[in-house]
Amino acid sequence: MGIRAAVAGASGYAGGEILRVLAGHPEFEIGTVTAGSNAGRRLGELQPHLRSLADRTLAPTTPEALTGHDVVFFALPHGESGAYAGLLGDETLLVDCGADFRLADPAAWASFYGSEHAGTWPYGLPELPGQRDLLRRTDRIAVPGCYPTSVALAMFPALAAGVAEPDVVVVAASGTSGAGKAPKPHLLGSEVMGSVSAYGVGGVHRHTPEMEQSLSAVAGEPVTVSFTPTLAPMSRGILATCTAKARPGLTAPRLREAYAAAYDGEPFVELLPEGTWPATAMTLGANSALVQVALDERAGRIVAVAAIDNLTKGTAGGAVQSANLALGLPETLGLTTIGVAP
Ligand SMILES: NC(=O)C1=CN([C@@H]2O[C@H](COP(=O)(O)OP(=O)(O)OC[C@H]3O[C@@H](n4cnc5c(N)ncnc54)[C@H](OP(=O)(O)O)[C@@H]3O)[C@@H](O)[C@H]2O)C=CC1
Ligand SMILES: CC(=O)N[C@@H](CCC(=O)OP(=O)(O)O)C(=O)O
Repeated sequence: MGIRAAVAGASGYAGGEILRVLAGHPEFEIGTVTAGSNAGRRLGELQPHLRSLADRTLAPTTPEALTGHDVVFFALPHGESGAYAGLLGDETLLVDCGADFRLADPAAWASFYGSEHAGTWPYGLPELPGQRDLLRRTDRIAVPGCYPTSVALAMFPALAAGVAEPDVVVVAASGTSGAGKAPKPHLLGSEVMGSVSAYGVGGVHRHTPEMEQSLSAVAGEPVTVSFTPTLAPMSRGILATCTAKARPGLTAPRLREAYAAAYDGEPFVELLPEGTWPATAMTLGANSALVQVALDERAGRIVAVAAIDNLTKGTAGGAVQSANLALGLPETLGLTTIGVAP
């Protein structure tokens, strides 16, 4: 018998992607799948691509429905998973794809989310220094946000190596699936097609403190992030372009060496060959992050770019990668780096 996993929020985009990854994983057995307003419907109506699960019925999201599993993946809106976490025992591995347990600072939570802080769980980004060992010994995982995954992977090698000033500027483009499946007027096809638009500008996006938290931890000093998200006319993918002033004396070979050392042996992060720049299309459906870095000598700035699939490495693939570690399984089990193209 396999490792029994429940998925809460299985009718949504993140929940659907978790199910897609779990369906191809050799050790997991899919147990209860739950929804909110769509409870009672067949999964096949909401996730028509998940053929082998089409006849499952979506249960209402309750603690009773989620008990009796080895692992529960939460793919619920922010603020919802906290209520269930306390009701499920330590024998169950809880993996939260929402933001509820990502931040360590309750004041940062209150200021960006405006509700009570649920707590802090180990952060599910194994590539960050020291994080893999923490994840091997936990029964609670806070899966990083999709933008923060891309930004941490683009910038941490420079900050960890002490070659960048602790002041990072990020402009990132996301596909519309990052905004979830619930209908919103700005996500209508006619609004999104043929246009790229900025939103959440001026230091107000809720992923800002999460990016600062990861980057400050690796830098060993406070790092500020100025983050501008943009919405791109595609369904999946994030391309994060990050810059920071180079420390005096930095050379291009030294910068590349810092990135090559950080990602040597990493199964899911690839520093691309020099001259090749990441594109979201190279990552679709894969648990990959593709990274490239350059030194802009004229401006004295480091420019690092990362591409991910927001739903795979940015959510469900990252969640399963960390769950593999917590369950004592090979980290790469059930996960692919082979994308889908065109
Ligand atoms: N989309 C992405 O790229 C990423 C998403 N995440 C996070 O994953 C979580 C889910 O996001 P996403 O899948 O995009 O959102 P969706 O809107 O696509 O899905 C939300 C899911 O939660 C269910 N739900 C909504 N309200 C409730 C409720 N009150 N009680 C129980 N279930 C409820 C919905 O059910 P129903 O539709 O039946 O009402 C649906 O299954 C969020 O926390 C999000 O921030 C994290 C990283 C990236
Ligand atoms: C395009 C878009 O709207 N993206 C979402 C972020 C994606 C997401 O789901 O946020 P978490 O990773 O924190 O769960 C946003 O900007 O709020």
